[in-house]
Amino acid sequence: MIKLENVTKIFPVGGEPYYTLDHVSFQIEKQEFIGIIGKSGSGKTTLLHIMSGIDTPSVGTVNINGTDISRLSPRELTKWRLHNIGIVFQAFHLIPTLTLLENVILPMEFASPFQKRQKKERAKELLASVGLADKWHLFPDHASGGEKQRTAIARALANDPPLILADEPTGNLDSENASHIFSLFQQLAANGKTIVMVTHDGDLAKQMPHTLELKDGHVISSLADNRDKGLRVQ
Ligand SMILES: Nc1ncnc2c1ncn2[C@@H]1O[C@H](COP(=O)(O)OP(=O)(O)OP(=O)(O)O)[C@@H](O)[C@H]1O
Repeated sequence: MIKLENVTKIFPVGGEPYYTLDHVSFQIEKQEFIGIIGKSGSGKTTLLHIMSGIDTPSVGTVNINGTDISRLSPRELTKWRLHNIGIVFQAFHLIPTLTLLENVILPMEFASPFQKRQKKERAKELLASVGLADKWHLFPDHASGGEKQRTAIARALANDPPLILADEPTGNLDSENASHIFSLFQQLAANGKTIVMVTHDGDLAKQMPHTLELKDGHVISSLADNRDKGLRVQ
């Protein structure tokens, strides 16, 4: 489903090329739950941004569900992303002037053929599915960190993408909320979504079926048993 070949990202630092990612290649099958781990600065966020098309590789290709996203124009990429990827960020990135419900409706406004009423119903169902049935009218400033992240997950699911990319989704939460959010991702994986999650949290990483560790822009190891086909590192 996801195939990265020789993905390399070079930033010029002080006039010299700096390899944030250095020939990273791996393959993730559909419906897997993969953790990306590694020390600060190892390239995790850059990798996730390249997998989501937020950033482009300097060299290499990213193929997702048969589409080489490295070849899409910015306009094509935006359209493709709406239906194919849901993204969850550490800092939630909700729009403060919209209610939780309106935040979840927003991606459907750009992509979905549904009528206004259907979009509202779907957003309410999604919020209920993450435990926020009675909170949809709140504005983000009046929601807790855990509630904001639940909303961000509901928003990521709005257009029913097969792949969810999450960058430190528990990083701003206390351990109880982190554990609830992690359970939600586990449920999504059990229900057939492919999940790729960057995490610093060693306890969470141990609960993931597969992990890929980065060091200085290279894939160096995996914690769990990657021998089956879920994750193949070349
Ligand atoms: N736009 C940029 N220009 C120059 N260097 C950059 C740029 N973006 C990232 N880097 C560098 O690339 C390296 C990897 O950054 P990245 O954010 O991917 O790491 P990370 O593993 O996600 O770190 P953290 O866990 O702290 O979030 C870092 O050394 C960073 O300074």
